[in-house]
Amino acid sequence: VYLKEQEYGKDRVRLAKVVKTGKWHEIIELTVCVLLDGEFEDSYTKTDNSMIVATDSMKNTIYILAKQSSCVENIEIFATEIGKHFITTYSHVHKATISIIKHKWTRMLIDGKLHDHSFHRDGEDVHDTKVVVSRKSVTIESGLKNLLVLKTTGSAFYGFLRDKYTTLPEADDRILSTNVDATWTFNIQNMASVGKIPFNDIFESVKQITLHTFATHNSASVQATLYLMAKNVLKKHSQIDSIRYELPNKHYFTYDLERFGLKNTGKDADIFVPFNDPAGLIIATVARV
Ligand SMILES: O=c1[nH]c(=O)c2nn[nH]c2[nH]1
Repeated sequence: VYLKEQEYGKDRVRLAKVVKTGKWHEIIELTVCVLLDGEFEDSYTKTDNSMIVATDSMKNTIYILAKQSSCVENIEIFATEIGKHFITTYSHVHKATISIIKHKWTRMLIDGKLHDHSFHRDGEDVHDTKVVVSRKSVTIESGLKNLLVLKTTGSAFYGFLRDKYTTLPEADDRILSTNVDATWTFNIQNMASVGKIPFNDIFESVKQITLHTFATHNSASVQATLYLMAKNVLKKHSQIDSIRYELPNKHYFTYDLERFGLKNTGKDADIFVPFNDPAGLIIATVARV
């Protein structure tokens, strides 16, 4: 046998940074994962630990770099800084993969004004990133994860294949709900260009395009809506090479009330049963030609 591939590091490193500009405070809360690849074979095959950067040291490094960085709120930049640190500090590290989740803190609106130091969690959707830094290149992908959406109409599903396995009735009007996981890949020309990409603005724009398309597009299927979301993102953002959506179809089926003498089908349907499982799952990546 041989060691085909390996990477190791510290996962789920939790970090919060408070940035104070006078009385106006910002809170940035992250979860960071560092994975290193390099000349570590002997630690696996020869119990030689001399080249191992302890994962505990990686954890310390993340806090030190967060203290020194002015870009912690820009997770793609901060991840690149962390990756570059490990590549340049240890000559035997050849690749660093840094993943960061930025947790959501929304500033409170108190008495019609944004509060200077209070925040609340209004949703579990997050902005995340995965940056891979090697000696000759950097790749950056960003994501919007866990954005739960629902529309009560403006969605249909009919004209699908029918055979002896099919019982699903056609629907010209249905509830559509999904939990958006989106991941997009940037075309990075070189390390210097990383600093010029407005990652946070692009994240907010991808989220808004996703919501806008979901709400306004008369959906013929999750597949069709996915494709339109992706097309709209790529049309708007030339810095993005491709975008992948994972869309579970969180079904809301009408409950059968006919047996109780109550109409609850078609135009009269207003009582539904939300299903978490099983759920449809529609996954696609749309890229530039
Ligand atoms: O939008 C949908 N796509 C599908 O592939 C599917 N299958 N069942 N319901 C569905 N809805």
